[in-house]
Amino acid sequence: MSLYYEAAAVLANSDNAGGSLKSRIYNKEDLKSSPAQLFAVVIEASKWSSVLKEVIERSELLKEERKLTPILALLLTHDLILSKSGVAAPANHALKLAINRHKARLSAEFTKLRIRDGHGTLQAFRDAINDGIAGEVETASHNATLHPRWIRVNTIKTTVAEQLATTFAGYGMTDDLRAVQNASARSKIYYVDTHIPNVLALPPKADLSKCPAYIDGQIIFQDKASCFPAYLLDVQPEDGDVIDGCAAPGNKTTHLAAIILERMSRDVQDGRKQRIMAFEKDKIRAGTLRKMVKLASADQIVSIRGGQDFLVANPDSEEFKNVEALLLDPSCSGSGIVGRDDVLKIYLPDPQLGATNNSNAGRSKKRKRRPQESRTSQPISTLKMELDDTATEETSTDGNLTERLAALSTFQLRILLHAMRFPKARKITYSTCSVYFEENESVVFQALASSVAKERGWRIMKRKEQVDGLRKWNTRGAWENNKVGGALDLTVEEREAILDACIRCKKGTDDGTMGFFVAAFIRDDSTTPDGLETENLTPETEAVEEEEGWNGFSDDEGKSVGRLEAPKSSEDVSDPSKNKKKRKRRKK
Ligand SMILES: C[S@@+](CC[C@H](N)C(=O)[O-])C[C@H]1O[C@@H](n2cnc3c(N)ncnc32)[C@H](O)[C@@H]1O
Repeated sequence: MSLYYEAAAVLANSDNAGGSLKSRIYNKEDLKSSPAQLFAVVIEASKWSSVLKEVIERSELLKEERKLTPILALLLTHDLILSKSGVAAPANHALKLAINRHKARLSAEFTKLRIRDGHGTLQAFRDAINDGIAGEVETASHNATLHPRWIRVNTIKTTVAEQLATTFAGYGMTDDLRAVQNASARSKIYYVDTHIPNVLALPPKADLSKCPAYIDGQIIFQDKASCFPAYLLDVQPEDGDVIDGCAAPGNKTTHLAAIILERMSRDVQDGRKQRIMAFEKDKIRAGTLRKMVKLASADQIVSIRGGQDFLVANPDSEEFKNVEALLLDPSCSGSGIVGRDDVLKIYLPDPQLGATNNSNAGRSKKRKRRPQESRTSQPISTLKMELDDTATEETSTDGNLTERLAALSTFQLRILLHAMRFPKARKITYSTCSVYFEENESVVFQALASSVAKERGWRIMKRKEQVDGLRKWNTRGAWENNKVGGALDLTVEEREAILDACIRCKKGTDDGTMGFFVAAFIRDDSTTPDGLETENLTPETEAVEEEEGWNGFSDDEGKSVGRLEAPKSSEDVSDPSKNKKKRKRRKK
């Protein structure tokens, strides 16, 4: 099979392989082409795809060559016009013959488009594409261009000073984040974050994926907002063991490890007293977690509980007796995630469109297109996939939003209440990359109203008790009426203080972060009373707490996140209220 057929098969995912583009290519066993060559062909064609889509449509290639698929047409046109060595196939290969028949027309359309878009030479066009200022079709994630490439310097392996002197030698510092947000990929500027230690911002399209410091795990691509939880947890040497309840791919786990190791004295480090136990229920994601933890050299203090459900971990077990801090970053709607550069996006030509009905036909030739201006008003057919496996989890967007949010927040609350049961626990952070109140403030209020929180003395970590950088962060929680069920029994002042303790990040603002939420819970006294009262509970909390006390349920994301897995018994669980009654009976 030729390079192009193999690349097209990977993109079309004809064998239904899961995972990122990289893992699909590198895990494929019967490839004839080299994986590196295949990867390069796809990446290069994707960069140019919105341009080539239009070239192909205007030349009517797909109307005439009916055996070519849109993906094949894209790959072949790319190499025909833009690859120095041309189409990588023998002269008499059917694909080469097919694409060569249209060389003159394709080249002419490409040149017209280059000139129309105001690029005097092919090199100028290439530079604009590589800088990400051309070839981008306007999408909902327009603000992605304002989203800097955030980097966390992994202090387990290196220091900021060392990175500035090596990886970023020749770069200039700016104290204006907006200068970085608006810089082109090739601008050598960086910004040192003022809220989170060891975090730098680089231009949005800066490509550091091939730089040795990234490959060696000295720098980690991690959004500033995603660094809030480990920093807010502020683990001290006397804080005992730490649990990361929902760990893969491991950005927060390795951040936690870096903070702990920085504070641990050398002699204690050798004795490895303080440990992080990282739970990851999904076995495949646990593999990624393992890789990330090792690459960051965090494996010296992190033990991975791969394939283990945090909800099933028994808080009273001997192995958790020293756990004093927990970081919880459970599955969420992912609604705060900004369209990332590490998601490959390929625009495919529409076989039905041609020179006469292409939406751009008739545009003034002289008009220079603004970089973010929409290339087409037609619905665009796109392929989207993760470039590698390190991106944070995004969950299914299928189904009714209200129902999804209800299921997610039930699961998130269960995770949080479970953490509150660890006998020596004194600090917990709860975070999501969601923008929804239901997954954020609502979970916090319900957790605080729960019997486990009341019995064990859990309260919110007030703003004035937070680490310096986050105390200074001004975007805080917000209230939404009629969204937390039951009486909360709080004065307006108490409610406002809790909201002020909640930390939010908004996406697409000058802050340059993704949408994010984090809050911390603390308790001063770690004594654990026996038994839990169930009075004064909101209906939601009561339902969740009942499930908590019964081991037959486990959160199962599968494809639709937040669904409750069937209990191991044969009881019908399609109606949760039925099960609630059954559980009540069992309790008696
Ligand atoms: C939002 S992601 C975590 C991202 C991670 N904290 C980071 O910063 O890289 C949530 C993860 O929790 C895992 N998960 C969900 N429910 C879990 C459970 N009950 N026990 C352990 N892991 C769980 C999911 O498989 C997913 O990998």
